[in-house]
Amino acid sequence: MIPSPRTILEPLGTLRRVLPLLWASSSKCALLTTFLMVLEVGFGLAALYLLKQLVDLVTTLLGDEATAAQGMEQVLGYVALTGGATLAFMVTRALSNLAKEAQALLVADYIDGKVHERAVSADLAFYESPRYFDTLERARESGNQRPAQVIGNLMMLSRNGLMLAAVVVLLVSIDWLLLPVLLVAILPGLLVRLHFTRHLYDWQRRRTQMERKASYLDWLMTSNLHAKELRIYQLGDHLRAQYAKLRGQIRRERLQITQRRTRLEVVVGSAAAIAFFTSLAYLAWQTAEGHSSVGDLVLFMLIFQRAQTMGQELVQQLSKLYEDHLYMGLLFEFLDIRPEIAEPNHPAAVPESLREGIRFEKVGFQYPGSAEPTLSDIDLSIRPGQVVALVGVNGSGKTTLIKLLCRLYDPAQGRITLDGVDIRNYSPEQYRNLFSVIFQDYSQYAASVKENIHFGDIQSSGEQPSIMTAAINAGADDFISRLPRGYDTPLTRMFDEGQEISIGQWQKLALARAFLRKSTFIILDEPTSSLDPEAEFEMFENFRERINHRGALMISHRLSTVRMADYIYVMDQGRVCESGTHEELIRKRGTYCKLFNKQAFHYRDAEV
Ligand SMILES: Nc1ncnc2c1ncn2[C@@H]1O[C@H](COP(=O)(O)OP(=O)(O)OP(=O)(O)O)[C@@H](O)[C@H]1O
Repeated sequence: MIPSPRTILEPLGTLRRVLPLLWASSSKCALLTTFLMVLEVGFGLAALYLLKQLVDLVTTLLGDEATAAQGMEQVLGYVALTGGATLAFMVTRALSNLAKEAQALLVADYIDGKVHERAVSADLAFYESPRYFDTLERARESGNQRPAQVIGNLMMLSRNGLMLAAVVVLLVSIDWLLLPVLLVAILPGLLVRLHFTRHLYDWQRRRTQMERKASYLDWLMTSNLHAKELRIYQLGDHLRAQYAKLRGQIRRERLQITQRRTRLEVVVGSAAAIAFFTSLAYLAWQTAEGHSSVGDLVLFMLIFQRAQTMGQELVQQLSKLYEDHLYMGLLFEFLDIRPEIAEPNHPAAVPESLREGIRFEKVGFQYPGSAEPTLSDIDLSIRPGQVVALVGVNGSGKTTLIKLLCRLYDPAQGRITLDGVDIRNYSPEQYRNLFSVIFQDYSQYAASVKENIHFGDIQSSGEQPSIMTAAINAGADDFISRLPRGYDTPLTRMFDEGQEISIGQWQKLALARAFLRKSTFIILDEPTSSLDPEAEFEMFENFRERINHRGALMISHRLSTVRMADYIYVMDQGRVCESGTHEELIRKRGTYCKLFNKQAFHYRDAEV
């Protein structure tokens, strides 16, 4: 239960990282806050010192009428000085609080910025592990205001420490025996606080996933995304019960810790009270015996309680500092995450125009935490300007292959090359600029139509003509022009004047987004799954013109659209089981041929 010296000294280590953070967020504000806090402490101590001088003076003047009259002027002088110092203390405290708040806001925004910077650059693999969510959530929990709090606390701690030291000197001047009594009144409280701060922190770490589950349930019940199914399947009561059960467990565990802490605090507080009253009895006895003055007794009663209050504040600040140190550790843990798919030391230049294009050479891959490989021995190539199609049953690894192609993951075996050079030698950002991608689970941004398309090439100017061309190529221009504010219509009802559009219309916008970027390759993962047959037909009728004769990799389950590809790969259980042109694959009479005939049969059936 007794914290080790390391526990007590560790928080100082946090300062090494906190100070640069504060400096980086706003050096001016950091200087001003420090200056004002030093002034505050200075004036506080000065007021205390002057008060002591005043008491000493009045004590010497007591009982001597001749000097009392002369000393009055001095007394008044001290009163004025003490008053002045107290006033200055109050003013600097107010200003210091203001500066601290300004700094806290600046630091909070700065930390948010840093967390976002890490989050958007983290490897996709991080999302596969609950550890990523744990770290992110804990970093969030640690709060973006803590760095500013640490410094504020430290200053308060120094101020209270100095003031307490001054009061201790006064107490010892009455009787040195009062010092151990004061320690008994303060120290056990500190140990109890430190112990429970650590205990609570450990408990919160263990409960991160449970808290996340509860937040997820809360989100399920309140977000509009799930409102339809929740009502149709009447899941509300079931989810509410699950949520209440989780929250109940979290509440009970937390209350148990608080109860234990309260019990110990009562014991410790009682010990302090006993110490105080024992000392009071001792001093009263000493006074009655004539060994101490009544003044000592009064001073003791005034000062001891003040010392005790200061001691308690000190304890609170120390445990707060310790808590800040623990939680800041979580923030730094997240900020220390470095992507593995990072810039090589000497990146090769991505060729302006490609000769050979992309090649997969015996590529194998396994998701983090998966028992089985998702891709094995993949050999595949996409030449510039070539339209390649990937087909295969659900779960055969098509989307995974795209993720590797875009370097969202690196292969575990084999390599992927661009014009013969391993893609790991290129800067990931420059390499990814080669691709426009429309994922199966493309994003629907709560932004205007124009922004939704412009996000496809955020480096471009976002001028209306280029946005419109992309929309026309994606077959989206028609419905956009019918929207109340055309390209400026905000999509989603989250904001004023927002508009909801259909899934197929969202997919057309996602296509327009992919078409906007002047990339070398375009990758389409079931790009027309929500389009009506006519829109789909139009899309593929003059597909090569629409994509400006770029290289393309397309995944589709509709083999009628796949047949227009220059080359087709058929995947099964993470391997390429067949490849060739449509005609070659039909002649082979393998998997592709069987699938194609099945689909064609249904269409023929309908024609009859
Ligand atoms: N993030 C992931 N972590 C672990 N396993 C995954 C992950 N994503 C996909 N898988 C697994 O990898 C396999 C291939 O998935 P993938 O999404 O590549 O298939 P697909 O061929 O695109 O399927 P579909 O036709 O349904 O889109 C599946 O068995 C799936 O369970």
